Amino acid sequence: MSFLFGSRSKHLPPGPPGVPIIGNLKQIPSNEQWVWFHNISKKYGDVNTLHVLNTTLIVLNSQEAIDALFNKKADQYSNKPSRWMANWSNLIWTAPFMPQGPDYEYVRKMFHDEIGQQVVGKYNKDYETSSRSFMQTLMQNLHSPDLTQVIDDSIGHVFLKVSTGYEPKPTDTILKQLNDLAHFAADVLADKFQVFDLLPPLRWLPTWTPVIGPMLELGAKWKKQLDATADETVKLAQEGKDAGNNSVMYDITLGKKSVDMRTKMIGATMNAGGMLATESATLTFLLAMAKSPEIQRRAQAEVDGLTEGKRLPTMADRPRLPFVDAVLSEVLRWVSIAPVITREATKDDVYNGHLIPKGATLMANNWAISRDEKLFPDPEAFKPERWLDASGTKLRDDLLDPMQFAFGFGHHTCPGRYLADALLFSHYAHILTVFDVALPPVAEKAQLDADAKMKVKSNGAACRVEEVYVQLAPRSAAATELINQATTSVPAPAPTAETASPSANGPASPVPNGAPNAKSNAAH
Ligand code: HEM
Repeated sequence: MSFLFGSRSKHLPPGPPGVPIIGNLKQIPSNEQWVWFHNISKKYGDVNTLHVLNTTLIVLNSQEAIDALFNKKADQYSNKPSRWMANWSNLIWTAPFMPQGPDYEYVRKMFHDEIGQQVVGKYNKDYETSSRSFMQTLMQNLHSPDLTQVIDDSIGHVFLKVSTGYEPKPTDTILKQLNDLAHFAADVLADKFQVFDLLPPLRWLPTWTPVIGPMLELGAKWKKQLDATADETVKLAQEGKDAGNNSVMYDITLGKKSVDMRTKMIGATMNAGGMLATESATLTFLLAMAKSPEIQRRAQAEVDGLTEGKRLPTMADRPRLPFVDAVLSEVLRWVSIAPVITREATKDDVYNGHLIPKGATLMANNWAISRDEKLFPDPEAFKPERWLDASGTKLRDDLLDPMQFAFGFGHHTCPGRYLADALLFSHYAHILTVFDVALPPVAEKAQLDADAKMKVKSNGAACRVEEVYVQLAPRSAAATELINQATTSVPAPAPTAETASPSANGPASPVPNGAPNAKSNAAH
């Protein structure tokens, strides 16, 4: 009877009809689902129901709907759909997978205390050092076929430094371990192992079973390795402390004399949570600068106005670089790094007269917010000026800030958002000071023109532009000198014979990312 009364007497939100048993399974594209979701909302309204086998999916395609449920009813919409692989591999001990409860609240508090808005400025020097190291690496790798790897290394450095106080050496394996972990966690979050949730008996198959066996082995490998990696970060925190550096990990573990599963995972979680996203935002920036030379010139002019090309930018310059800040906001809007964010309905609810049934998977279509013409007219265009007020010198405060959508919602909102914001700002300001970013020469540009539409590819749960063919050239001999002489406590890896530029000031060549031989792309 309860089905007939109360919330259950309401209808599910409208959506395209499916077929028996599999529902809408075949209609949902495997690539860029968020575009398809957005398109169906034009016909059925901003909240839609889809069925896939025995799962009910409710897709939220507007900021209003996402805000009403994920933010305003955060207590009710903070559970993630359960994923067996997260339990099996121990990822359940990291924030993106932890169930709500005291352990999760404790971990969030640690993040807030250590990298929250009020305190994240204490790492300003680390962002600057990391940017300088990144510039040196780019300078030495102008011909690198693998820009993502170069970016990963640089970002890995800063995370490890902030999380453990330890300065990684080029021979350390910890950065690779953390990078691999970031990719594995992103795959679990993107439901690449969902088959074990849909068909539980598969969990007991022997490991020699084709396709399924390697997945089981991968989970088992991480069960051991995650623990070992977390222990390693605690050890590094002690080394960092011995070298005179405080760190997040030291403060929350050894400093408090309490190393437990919740806290020792934080260093690993910082990388897993932040690495792919920050890499994505760096690649998008490079592509946007290459495609929009006038915007790049304006941003460079703003930085030059402060530094006169005689010094590198610092975090203290930020208040006087509003256009660079506008570029950062536009990067975060233009390519949604996490286009779809999922939750599970923990009880029946009603939204705008429609039933949201307990157990349904809710999908917040973040990309739909970024393409909402009411909020962002001409949404496909990269227009940093949309973030500035009429004077062009101040960020608008009447526009939905990327902090309110690009970094997620409710209790799970990205705890690394202030760190990401600071690090990306520092990277962008440095790139603008030192390099000209351009599209490659004519022959390769023809290929780009043939495929003018920007494509986004999924790197597990984090997305990024599929191909970033750009060329970097030092802006001047003085810019090269600034970078060569910059002090970075992190040694830049030595260039190899293949990657070394013939001359730091010589002609730059394209730095293709996403090329078939690119290491970090091959696996995904
Ligand atoms: C441009 C950079 C970044 C973007 C766009 C981004 C975006 C996101 C998004 C969308 C989520 C999911 C939120 C939700 O479920 O509602 C998330 C979660 C998370 N992010 Fe970030 N992130 C970035 C950088 C970072 C950095 C630098 C760190 C670490 C220092 C970090 C750590 C985390 C963690 C630990 C979570 C899981 C939080 C939880 O579920 O409670 N992220 N991020």
